[in-house]
Amino acid sequence: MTSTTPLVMRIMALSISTAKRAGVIIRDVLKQGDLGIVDKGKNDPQTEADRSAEKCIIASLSKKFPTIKIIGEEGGTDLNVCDDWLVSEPNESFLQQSCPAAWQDAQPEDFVIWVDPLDGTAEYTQGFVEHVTVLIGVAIKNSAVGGIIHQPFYQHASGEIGRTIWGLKGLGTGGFTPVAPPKDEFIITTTRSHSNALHQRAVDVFNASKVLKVGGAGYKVLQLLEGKAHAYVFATPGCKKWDTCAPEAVLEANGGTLTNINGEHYEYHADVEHVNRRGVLASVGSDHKELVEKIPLDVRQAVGSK
Ligand SMILES: Nc1ncnc2c1ncn2[C@@H]1O[C@H](COP(=O)(O)O)[C@@H](O)[C@H]1OP(=O)(O)O
Ligand SMILES: [Mg+2]
Ligand SMILES: [Mg+2]
Ligand SMILES: [Mg+2]
Repeated sequence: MTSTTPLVMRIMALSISTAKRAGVIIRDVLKQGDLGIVDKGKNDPQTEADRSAEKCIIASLSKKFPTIKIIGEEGGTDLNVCDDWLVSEPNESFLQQSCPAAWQDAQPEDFVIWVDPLDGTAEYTQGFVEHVTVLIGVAIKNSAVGGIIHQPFYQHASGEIGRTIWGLKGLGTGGFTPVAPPKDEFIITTTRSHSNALHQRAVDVFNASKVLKVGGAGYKVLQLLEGKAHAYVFATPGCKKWDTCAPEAVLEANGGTLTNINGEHYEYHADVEHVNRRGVLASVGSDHKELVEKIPLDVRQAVGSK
């Protein structure tokens, strides 16, 4: 890495290494057994793994990039972490690639990094660990541009555990092999822990051949990228900018689309409302606008209206 390496490349490369380190923390907390669960609200648990992984990520990124705005789900500002949690080595193979021209000159003040140290906390506490991801999203001037989705419990055939997927708009994706979803089916992936009647109406209109109920925004987007589903439908408020920034960037770097339920992209500047009030609709290999229009207008208008 040279001093002329564009900032976005340096942020992505350190985020890849840091997400992996956070994944080790998440596995260690589970192994040690005491999850230290705190309820932040209805269906909104936090564990020692969420807290510790966030400290590791925010301390590591802010040490290297002190002037960049970083927003984490757990609101952590304690940067006094043990050396063992401070990651300073960027992922070298990511740095071998060329920076897309569009981001080459982005300045520190153009960035916001959105950190979800553990996406799928409810599933983590219930033993569905394959749904768990670490999400680091890189926004430039209001848009989700880059993202890391790390799966700490992914089992490789070789026995190795964990994998790290990245995406940068204009460059592409890495860490996995994209697969197109089957042409003769329409499979929806959706929440298993945050459903309600309105959300169910939005899912039902698609008359899907299969509805997969899994945890986490990161995991659902990976299902789209690996051809397991055609659309991710979440017609309720509840997920936040740190849930969607990384998944949106990775999905869109691979030709998919992630918007609210009305087909509009979310904004990711530092002062934006954290809640994704109008839900999530993500798709791959479909006409996204057609999917939006399938959802009755009264349902779309009701999502997030109060
Ligand atoms: N009502 C809610 N309150 C808090 N977090 C939510 C809510 N709905 C969704 N989320 C976040 O969005 C993710 C995806 O939602 P779902 O699994 O229901 O589709 C959840 O894992 C959770 O992230 P996190 O686990 O990081 O707190
Ligand atoms: Mg949470
Ligand atoms: Mg989350
Ligand atoms: Mg989380």
